[in-house]
Amino acid sequence: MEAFKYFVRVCGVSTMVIAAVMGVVLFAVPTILYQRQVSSLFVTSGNNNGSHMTQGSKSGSLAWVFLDVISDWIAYAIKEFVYVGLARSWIQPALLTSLARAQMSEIWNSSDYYLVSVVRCTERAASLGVHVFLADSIVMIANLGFVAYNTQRLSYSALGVLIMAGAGVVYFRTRKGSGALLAIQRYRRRIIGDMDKTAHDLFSGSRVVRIHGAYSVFGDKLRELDSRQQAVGGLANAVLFTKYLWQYMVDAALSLGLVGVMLLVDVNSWRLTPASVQLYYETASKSLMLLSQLANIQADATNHAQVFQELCDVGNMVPEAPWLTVSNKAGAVARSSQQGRIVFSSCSLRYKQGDRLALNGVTFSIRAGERVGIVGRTGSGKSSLLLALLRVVELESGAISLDGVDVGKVGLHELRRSIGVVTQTAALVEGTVRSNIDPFEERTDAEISLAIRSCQLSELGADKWIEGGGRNLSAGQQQLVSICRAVLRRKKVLVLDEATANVDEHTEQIISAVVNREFKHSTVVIIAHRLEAIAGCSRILVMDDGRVVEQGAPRLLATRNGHYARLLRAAAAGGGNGEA
Ligand SMILES: Nc1ncnc2c1ncn2[C@@H]1O[C@H](COP(=O)(O)OP(=O)(O)OP(=O)(O)O)[C@@H](O)[C@H]1O
Repeated sequence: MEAFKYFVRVCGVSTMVIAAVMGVVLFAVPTILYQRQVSSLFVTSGNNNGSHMTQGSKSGSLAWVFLDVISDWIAYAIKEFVYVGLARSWIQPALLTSLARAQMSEIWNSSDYYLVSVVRCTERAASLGVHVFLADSIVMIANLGFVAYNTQRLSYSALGVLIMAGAGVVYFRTRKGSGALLAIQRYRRRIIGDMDKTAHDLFSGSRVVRIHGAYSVFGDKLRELDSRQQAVGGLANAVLFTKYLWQYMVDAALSLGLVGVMLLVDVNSWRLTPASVQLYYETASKSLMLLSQLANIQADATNHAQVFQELCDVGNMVPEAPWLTVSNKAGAVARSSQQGRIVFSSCSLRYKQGDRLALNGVTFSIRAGERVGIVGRTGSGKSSLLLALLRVVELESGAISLDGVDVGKVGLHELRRSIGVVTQTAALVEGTVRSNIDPFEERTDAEISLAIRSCQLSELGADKWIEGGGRNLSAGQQQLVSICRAVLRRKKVLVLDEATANVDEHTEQIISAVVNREFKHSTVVIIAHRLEAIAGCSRILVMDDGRVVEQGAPRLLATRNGHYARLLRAAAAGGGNGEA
């Protein structure tokens, strides 16, 4: 039911009504033709026993059969087109939008492979969902009409037999152990999920796995899961096969038995003619089909309940704030050229309800054009400052302003586009250097060449092909591409979050020189572990346990016996690598 509500919400009531009307046309037409075919058998030759078909009615009947087959075929072809099209046009884009707009906490709570698998199964599941909820229900209703119409022609005794047989079918279908099958399928799906996850861990961390020779650990786990999956899969197939075999046998026996019994009980009230036999047979088989369909819709809905649940979970993810500014003033300020003044006022943030505060009443301000270093132990809340500024995670309390405008009132898209960010991982996608540094194709060739030269990437050039994740580039080259992206956007605020943590000294110097040259007039915030990375900053903020515990000019802080001095001493004792 939740899935049905979701389809209605995503596709809109009007689309669902159109789909239903199309379904009626697609499925009712073949049924009506079928009905005409049966009726044509009753065309009499004019004598009063009403039992003989004329030559004309025979050929008419054949024509109806032919039309029936053709229309069935067309209906099924269009069904695929209409419902798969519906899934492609509405459900899939809605799911992707939901994923793209979901709050980051929603994404963090789901694993990558799970989200990929949901997106992959979207079309199949969505079209299947619409089939189950619309198409099959419509076929059932059409059949119901057919049966209801034909039962008017049956005698009471034949009708009684039909009802008893129907009750038998319902009993058999609902009594048989589809619950066991469902449990087996659920278990199998869980194993397959574990296999996906293990394979994902194996390949995403393949460098580390190789270095430690840990393939056997993953290999053993995958083999064990695979053999379990095969055993359970075999069991599921056996149960399924038995179920279908049983169903077909019961259906065939019931149809034939039913016709026989109806003829027997009716032998006195009906003359046995080809037409009456045909009527009995059609009514019996259609009635049974109707009940089967009812059972199948229920079984399908149960079988696919988990997939629908996943679709609904992803489709109903809580969205982030609006992308565009609601208030005119905030919009105007966001669009105007900024100065780069940042103020955090009593900001508190937590990632999840019940978690401890990652930022706890943080207050500080950064002047326009200032260069500030943020240091602190691991987990002290440095990166959380950046996530709060970009509203990747919303504040629990407090406010952040950019050039006097509360960022909480600025559209996310406008806010994020107004700040340059370089993080520890470059997030490179498959494509050229050019498409990675200017994904929206906003810059001229000259601007791109200039930025590439400035970041000492001429060796690669704009047309160098980058593989997914930047696999074919060194860590240093990846970061240079990332800084080049920031240079092209050239914003009034630049935040470097551990941007040089993975690069050698030489690349660090290049990045530092690029920042000094290209962001001379911007506000630069450098979040770093290594104290070398913040050399040249005019002010240092020291974070500890989600609070700013110290701030001031580096020389001044070094002379105090405070947090920063302790970090300096620890760095010196640690071999001089400057780890904060
Ligand atoms: N996605 C997340 N979900 C839940 N908790 C998180 C998440 N990211 C960070 N935290 C928690 O928030 C706190 C602050 O983390 P943050 O990443 O801001 O620290 P940091 O100082 O940048 O650390 P590091 O220097 O190691 O990057 C930590 O206790 C961390 O466990």
